[in-house]
Amino acid sequence: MNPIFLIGYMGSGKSTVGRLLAKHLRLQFIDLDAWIENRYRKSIHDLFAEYGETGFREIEHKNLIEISEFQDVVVATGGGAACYHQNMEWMNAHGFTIYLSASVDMLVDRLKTGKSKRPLISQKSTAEMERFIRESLLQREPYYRQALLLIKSTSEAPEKLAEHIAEEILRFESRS
Ligand SMILES: Nc1ncnc2c1ncn2[C@@H]1O[C@H](COP(=O)(O)OP(=O)(O)OP(=O)(O)O)[C@@H](O)[C@H]1O
Ligand SMILES: O=C(O)C1=C[C@@H](O)[C@@H](O)[C@H](O)C1
Ligand SMILES: [Mg+2]
Repeated sequence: MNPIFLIGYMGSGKSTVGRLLAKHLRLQFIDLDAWIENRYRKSIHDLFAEYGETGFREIEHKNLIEISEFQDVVVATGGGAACYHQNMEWMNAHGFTIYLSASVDMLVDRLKTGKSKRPLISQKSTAEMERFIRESLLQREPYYRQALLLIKSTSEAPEKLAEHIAEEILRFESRS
């Protein structure tokens, strides 16, 4: 089976829910950010500092393409991965894409505590972060919305959401 790619904004829950979805479907789990950190032996933060966002996007693209060769995996992509280097087209051609969407309020709430690991927001106050999320989500949504399946991240616990996604995948496949 080709990879299942989870895409969506930072904080939408791709890493958290992706791991549970893989377990539920008895597939391997790969987190693209963690994969890159292991490979380069540097944090995402340090990679941004060393190569800039442009350099990071090239690294991200190269590693996404490599991972796409794998079979029977759930891949949690980074929040921006879908939006650069025609990665969305690539993922749609090589696997099953799922957009995990979340409201701005939910994202702000979740990201308040996890800012330090995310260089695009690490230096921002909560108000600045909210404005940034609102604006960049608008720019990113046209990419995210090219996914085959849209799943809304509600206040459901991650385990329940993973089960719900697994059911939606089955439903989608029985239709096509
Ligand atoms: N369904 C959920 N219910 C409650 N909290 C959640 C849920 N999903 C994720 N979270 C919490 O939100 C935060 C961000 O989640 P996570 O790291 O999985 O997001 P992400 O989409 O992988 O972000 P990034 O694009 O930056 O990698 C974490 O603290 C996680 O525990
Ligand atoms: O939304 C983004 O652009 C990012 C999200 C994270 O997953 C990391 O890939 C990095 O912090 C950039
Ligand atoms: Mg993640």
